[in-house]
Amino acid sequence: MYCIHCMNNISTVGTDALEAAGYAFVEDPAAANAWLVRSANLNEMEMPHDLLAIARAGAGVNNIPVERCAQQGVVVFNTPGANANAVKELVICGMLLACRDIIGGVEWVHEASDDPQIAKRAEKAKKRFAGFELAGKRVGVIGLGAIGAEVADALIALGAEVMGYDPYLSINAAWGLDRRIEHATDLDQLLSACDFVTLHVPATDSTRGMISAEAISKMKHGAVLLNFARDALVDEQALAEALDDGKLARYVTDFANPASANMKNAIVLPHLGASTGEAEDNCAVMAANQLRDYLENGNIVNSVNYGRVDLGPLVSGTRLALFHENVQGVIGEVSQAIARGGLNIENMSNVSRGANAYTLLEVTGNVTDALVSELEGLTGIRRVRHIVR
Ligand SMILES: NC(=O)c1ccc[n+]([C@@H]2O[C@H](COP(=O)([O-])OP(=O)(O)OC[C@H]3O[C@@H](n4cnc5c(N)ncnc54)[C@H](O)[C@@H]3O)[C@@H](O)[C@H]2O)c1
Ligand SMILES: O=C(O)CC[C@@H](O)C(=O)O
Repeated sequence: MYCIHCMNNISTVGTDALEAAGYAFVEDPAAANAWLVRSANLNEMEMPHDLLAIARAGAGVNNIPVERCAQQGVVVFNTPGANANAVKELVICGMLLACRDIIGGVEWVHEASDDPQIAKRAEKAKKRFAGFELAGKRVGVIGLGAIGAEVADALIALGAEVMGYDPYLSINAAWGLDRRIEHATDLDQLLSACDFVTLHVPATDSTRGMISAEAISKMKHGAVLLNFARDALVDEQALAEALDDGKLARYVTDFANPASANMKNAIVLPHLGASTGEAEDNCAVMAANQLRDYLENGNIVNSVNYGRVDLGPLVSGTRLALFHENVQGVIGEVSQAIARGGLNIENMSNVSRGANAYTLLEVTGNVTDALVSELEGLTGIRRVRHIVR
């Protein structure tokens, strides 16, 4: 029986499914074989010895020490696309909130709510809250993954002109994009051409601070910046100055922090992008299914630190799952040790991702503790799992 610890509230459709499959939920993270997490920050946490996997019910994994986990043979999963529609809808809402002073108008009504003359006064007051339309504006979408692509499509349907920038887009993903999306070949081209710029990239070492003072200086005067990706992408000091002096008209962000919460002309939300019942259910179900497939079958689908391996369900027999360095000779040593142990390899898959490699073997014969120890002792091996049905 596998034990799971939830680091955050995870939708019960995911946790119930795990319970129905015989999984136990434990309070103590150190007693768990897998963690389910949303936004809890695990970066400073020790990974307990028995921890095999972490499933992020969501997209961003900057709250998880992904590479350290890889070194310890802990697979980190996320749930790509499972909350993309929810985020897309909030991004469009954020753009519309920036087009007119809808929030100011709502506040005005609230303040005047006791006035019997409110209807008459509203007709006079409303010019203060007027704005402009999204249709016909040019919107730059940085990052055309699950969310960026959906945002771009929705904007086209609303009559905006869309320019996209994503130098890492796969050919398949590019084929799926609307042909009306203009392709920016560099970031500066997009920044200087767009009335709105919306960020949909992960927070990584290479994207942190990508909206720097210099990037802001290249944006159109009076442009609107939207950030539903991560606050670390933006130099908030430079942004506050740009909002103060009118270089940027508005900043709409999903990341409330002491800097953003006090910015002039900022609309700041408390990380609501994925907070819909539908998205929470989708993420929880995907995370639970991926965990089960890994724990019970050794298959890895949608991991951010190990490559995809899928031998299908383990119907009978035994699998050996090996996490190792992606270096020459490891597979040879492993197969020799298995042959010496009198076992036969029936099926096998080996995939590497950067320096991290994973080999899943279906074997016949008796897997002894001595064999597992021998495999664990081979150079380059990080973890060995013996999976039985
Ligand atoms: N506000 C929320 O609640 C919420 C919800 C989901 C995701 N997010 C954030 O949004 C991010 C994107 O989510 P997603 O589901 O679209 O992820 P995704 O992996 O599907 O897409 C990310 C895209 O960014 C591109 N990219 C990476 N580096 C880039 C760069 N330097 N310049 C341009 N493009 C670059 C990638 O090629 C990829 O296509 C997540 O990493 C997360 O931080 C926030
Ligand atoms: O779990 C959440 O509410 C936020 C998730 C979001 O930031 C993500 O990266 O998927």
